[in-house]
Amino acid sequence: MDITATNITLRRGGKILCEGLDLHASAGELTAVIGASGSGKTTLLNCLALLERVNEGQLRIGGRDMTTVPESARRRFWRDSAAFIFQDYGLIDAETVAYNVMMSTPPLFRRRALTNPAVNEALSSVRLEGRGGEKVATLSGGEKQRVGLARAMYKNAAIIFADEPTASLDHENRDLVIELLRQAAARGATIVLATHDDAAITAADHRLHLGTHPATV
Ligand SMILES: Nc1ncnc2c1ncn2[C@@H]1O[C@H](COP(=O)(O)OP(=O)(O)OP(=O)(O)O)[C@@H](O)[C@H]1O
Repeated sequence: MDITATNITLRRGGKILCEGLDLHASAGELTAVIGASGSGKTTLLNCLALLERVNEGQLRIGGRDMTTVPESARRRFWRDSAAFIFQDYGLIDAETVAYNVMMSTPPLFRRRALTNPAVNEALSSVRLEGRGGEKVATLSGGEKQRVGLARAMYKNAAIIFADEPTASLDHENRDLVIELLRQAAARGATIVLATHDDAAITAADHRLHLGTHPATV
């Protein structure tokens, strides 16, 4: 499911973050949004994920104009197609790791999360096997980050947005996260990540630099 943003302007807090920005993120590829702190990486990712609106320009996802969509279409996009690995993890601290991995499944089913083979497979993939019963509040930042990735892997989403997905990780786990995102791309997912991390930037198929507009990829 390709994402095409055309002639995008983003203004926030009295600042112009970008003007005339074009981006094309293709299925099967990893696109990295890079730039200094405060350049607008998170804002752009949020807009591509329909969590915020662009000020000007057009956004097409899967060939469909999604620039201004009704709430129902936005919800459908999230239910069926998208996963987001948030910079601040976006997990429910009071719930278990397994419950959090299953967030894309209706609440009733999450109670059986611990015995769900797909949940355990997702946790193994991020080296958190056997940790499904622990409360998220007790995990380290790097472990929470990997739970966020496990949630995206479990959902098998067509589009994965990842905001600084390697920020809290040691080198070994950083390489693991990059490898898993690459594997998701190889399965046909569209991956868009905001990152400062040289290894993630190198692993990307395309790079979009913010802060030097007009910017294109
Ligand atoms: N809703 C908002 N209201 C006011 N200012 C905002 C809003 N959203 C973003 N900004 C500002 O826009 C700028 C870009 O923020 P953003 O979080 O997108 O940057 P970033 O490149 O992701 O930064 P970092 O690398 O530090 O996470 C910041 O100066 C931020 O304060």
